Amino acid sequence: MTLTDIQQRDAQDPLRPLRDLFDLPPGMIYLDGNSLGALPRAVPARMAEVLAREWGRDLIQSWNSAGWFDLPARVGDKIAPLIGARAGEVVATDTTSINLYKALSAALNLAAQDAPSRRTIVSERSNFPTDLYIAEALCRERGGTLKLVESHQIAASLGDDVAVLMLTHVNYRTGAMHDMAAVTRAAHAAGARVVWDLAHSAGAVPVDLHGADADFAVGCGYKYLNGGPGAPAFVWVHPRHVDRCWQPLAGWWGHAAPFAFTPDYQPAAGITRYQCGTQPIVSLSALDCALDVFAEAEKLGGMTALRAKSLALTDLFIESVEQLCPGAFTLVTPLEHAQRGSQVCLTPTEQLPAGSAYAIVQALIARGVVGDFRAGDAEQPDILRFGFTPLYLSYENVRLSAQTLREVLLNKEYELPEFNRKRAVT
Ligand SMILES: Cc1ncc(COP(=O)(O)O)c(C=O)c1O
Ligand SMILES: Nc1ccccc1C(=O)C[C@H](N)C(=O)O
Repeated sequence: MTLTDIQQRDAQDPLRPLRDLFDLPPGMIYLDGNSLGALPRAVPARMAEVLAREWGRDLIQSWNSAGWFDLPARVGDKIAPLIGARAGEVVATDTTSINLYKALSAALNLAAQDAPSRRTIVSERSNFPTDLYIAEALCRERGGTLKLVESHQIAASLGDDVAVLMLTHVNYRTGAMHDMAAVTRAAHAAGARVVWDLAHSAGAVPVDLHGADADFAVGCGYKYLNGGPGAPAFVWVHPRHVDRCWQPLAGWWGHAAPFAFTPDYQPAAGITRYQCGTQPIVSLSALDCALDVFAEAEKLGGMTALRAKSLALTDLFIESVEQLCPGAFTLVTPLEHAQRGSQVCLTPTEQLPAGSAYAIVQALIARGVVGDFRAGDAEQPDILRFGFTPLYLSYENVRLSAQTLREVLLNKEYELPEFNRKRAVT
C-alpha cells in the first residue's frame, strides 16, 4: 500500500472525528493504550469541577447531591454495553486484581454448594501474572489446587475436579484472543464455570458476555477505557449467580443498607454486593467522563466499527513491518482475525542481537513511537508490544511507526547504552 492509499484511507475513516476527543502530545504516536489509555480532552475540566465544586464547595453533601454514592453503578452502566452486559449488572470498583479475587472466590463458593468435590482452578500458564498470583493465594487459603496449562490443553484439562476456568480473553503478551462462547460452552459441558478477565478486551474488541453465557467477568479501567492511571476496574456476575453467595470482601459498601449501621452483614441485591469500601470518587469521575468517548463512538458504528478499524490497523502494521524490516522479527500475534486482539507483538529473529527487544523499544520511544517491552517465556523471551487503539490512531501513524522501526534497526540504535538501561516499569 502506498502512502497515498494510506492517506486516502484516513480521509475516508468514519471514526476519524474521535481522534479529536483526545489530548495526545504532538509528534507522538502512542501505541501503548493497552497499558495506559490516552487522556480524553473532556477529563481535565471535569476533574477541575469535581475538585472545586463537588469536593471543595459542597463537601460531604456531594455523596447525595453530586451522586457520588451511585457512581460505581452509573459507571458500570456505561461499561455494560461494551461487554454485552445489561444495565444494573456491572459496578466500577476496586482493582482488577481485587475484583478477580472476589469473583474467583464466589465461583469457588458456588462449586462448594453444587459440587463440593470440584476444588480446582484451571488457567493458562501464559495468563497475566496477577491473575495467577491471586488464584494461587486463594487456593492456598482454601486448600484448592491451581492447575496451569498451555492454551491447546484447556479443553482436555477440564476434568471432574475443576470448579473454575479462569482465562484472560486477550492475552497480554501475545495478543491472542479466545473464542469466548466456544470456551465457555466447553467449560459448562464439563461442569465448570468461567471467570473472564477482560483487561485487554473492554473497549478494544466486541465482547458479548450474555451471548457467550459467561459466569463472571472482571476488567480494567485504565487501558482501552482510558480512565487514567490506576482507574477503578469493573466486575460483572451473571444474574443467575449474583445473589447466590457473598463475595469475600464483604464491606459496608456492599451492604443492603450501609447507613443503617447494623452489626451484621446483609448483602445488597445484585452486583452492588461486589463493592467493598468507600470508592475513589475522583478517579471514578475521571473514568465516568472518559467513557463518554464511547457514546460518541456509538454514533459512528460503535464496537463493530472500532473492531473493523482495529483489525485494519494491526493488518497494516504487520504488513508494513514485513515490508520495511524483512526477516528482522517473528510475529507472535495470530494472523487469523478471529484470534487477534487489538495489539501486535513481535520477537526479534537471529538477524538482531539476542535480548535486543527492550533497547529497540526504548529507541522507538526516543523517536516518539511509544510501545512497550514484555519479558516473554522460554520459547519467545523477548517481546516488543504495540497496542492499537482505534479511537485515536490513524493509518498514517501505523505506517510511520513501521518506518521508524526500520530506521532504529538500520542505525543500530539498540546498541546505545542509554537504551539498554532497564527501568522499573518496562
Ligand atoms: C490481564 C490483566 N489482568 C490484570 C491486570 C492488572 O490488574 P491491576 O489493575 O489490579 O494491577 C493487567 C495489567 O495490569 C492485565 O493485563
Ligand atoms: N498497570 C500498569 C502500571 C504500570 C505499567 C503497566 C501497567 C499495566 O497495566 C501492564 C499491563 N497489564 C500489561 O498487559 O502488561
